[in-house]
Amino acid sequence: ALAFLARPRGVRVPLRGRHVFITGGSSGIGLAMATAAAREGARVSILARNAARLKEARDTIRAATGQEVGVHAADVRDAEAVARALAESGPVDVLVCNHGVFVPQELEKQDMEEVKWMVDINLMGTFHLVKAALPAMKARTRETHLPASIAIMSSQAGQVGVYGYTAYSASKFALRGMGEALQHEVIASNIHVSLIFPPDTETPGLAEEHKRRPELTNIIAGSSGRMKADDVARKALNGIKSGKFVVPCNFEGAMLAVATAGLSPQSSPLMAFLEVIGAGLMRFVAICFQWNWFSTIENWSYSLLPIDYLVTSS
Ligand SMILES: NC(=O)C1=CN([C@@H]2O[C@H](COP(=O)(O)OP(=O)(O)OC[C@H]3O[C@@H](n4cnc5c(N)ncnc54)[C@H](OP(=O)(O)O)[C@@H]3O)[C@@H](O)[C@H]2O)C=CC1
Ligand SMILES: CCCCCCCCCCCCCCCC(=O)[C@@H](N)CO
Repeated sequence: ALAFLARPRGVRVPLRGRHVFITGGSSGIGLAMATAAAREGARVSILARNAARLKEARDTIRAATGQEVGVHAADVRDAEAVARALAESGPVDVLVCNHGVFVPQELEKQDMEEVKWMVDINLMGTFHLVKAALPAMKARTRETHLPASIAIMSSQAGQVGVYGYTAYSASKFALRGMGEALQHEVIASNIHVSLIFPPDTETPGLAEEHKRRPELTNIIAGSSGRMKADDVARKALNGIKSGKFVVPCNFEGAMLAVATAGLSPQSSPLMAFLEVIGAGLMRFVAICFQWNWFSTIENWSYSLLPIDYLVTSS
C-alpha cells in the first residue's frame, strides 16, 4: 500500500552540467558541498558576505577540482542584493540555502538584537533566496524537463529544541514549516525540496560557536555524534540527488527523522514503511533521551544552588 501511497513520487536530480547555487559556500559545510558538486561536474556559484573569503574558497575549489566557480558577495538579509546575485549568475537548477549563523545562549541572557539577527539570516534570508530564484527555476524545469531542487540547511536543533538554542532552534524549525508548505507549491513545477538536518559538524562556524556555548548545550548536543563537513556534504548531495525531503546525516539523525516524521512528504516507500513501523518505538527512545536531558539539567541547576539553601531545604 505504501508503495502506492508515498508522495511526491521519487526522482533523480542530476548534478552534472547543471547550475548549483550555494549560499554560505565560502566556509564549512557550504564549501564542502561546493567542492563536491564541482567535482561531480556541476556549474557552481557561491554566495556569502565576505569577498576575501569567497575568493579564497574559489581558489580552494579550483585547486581541488580544476573547476571555475562563480562568486557573489551579498548579505542574504538584503533582498535586492540577493536578487541581483541570482540575476548575474543565471537560472539555477539546484538552490542550496546553507548560509546560517548560530550563537547559543540562554534566552534570558541573550540580547534581542542577537535573536533577531539569527532569525533574519537563517529564516528571512532563505525566504529572500527562494523568492528571487523561483521564477527562473520554474521556467528552467519547463524548458529542460529535468527535476530541480531547493535544499534548505536546517540542523538537528531544528528537529528537537535544545538548551541554549531558543533563537537558533526557532529559526531552524521554521525552515521546516517553510519547506513543507513550499513543497506543495512547487511540486507541479517538478521542483523537489530537501531539508538537511546535520548534527554538530567540524567547521569554522562550530569552532567560533564553542567559544560561547553553555556547558548544558555541549552535553545535550553531544547526544548526537559529531561529523566532518565533507561527510555532511556527501549526505546532503546524495539526499538532493534522490529528491529526499528529509535528509538525516548520521544514525541519530535517522532516528530523529523517524521520531519527527509527522506529516512530512515521503517519496520512499521503504522509508514510509520504517516510519510507520518505527513511530511507537522511536517515541519511546525519544522519551528516554528527554529523561536523560532533564535529569542532567536538574542536576546541573541543583549543583548551582547556594549550599545553605540545600541544607535548610533538606
Ligand atoms: N557546524 C555545525 O555544527 C552545524 C551547522 N549547521 C548549519 O549548516 C550551515 C553551515 O554551517 P557551517 O558550515 O558550520 O557555518 P560557517 O560559519 O563555517 O559558514 C557559514 C557560511 O554562511 C555565510 N553567511 C553567514 N551569514 C551570512 C549572511 N548574512 N549572508 C550571506 N552569507 C552568510 C558565511 O560567510 P560570510 O560570513 O562571509 O557571510 C559562511 O560562508 C548553517 O546553516 C548552520 O546553521 C547545522 C547543523 C550543525
Ligand atoms: C528519537 C531518538 C533521538 C536520538 C538522538 C537525539 C540527538 C539530538 C541531539 C541534538 C543535537 C543538536 C546539534 C545542533 C548542531 C548545530 O546546529 C550547531 N552546531 C550550530 O550549527
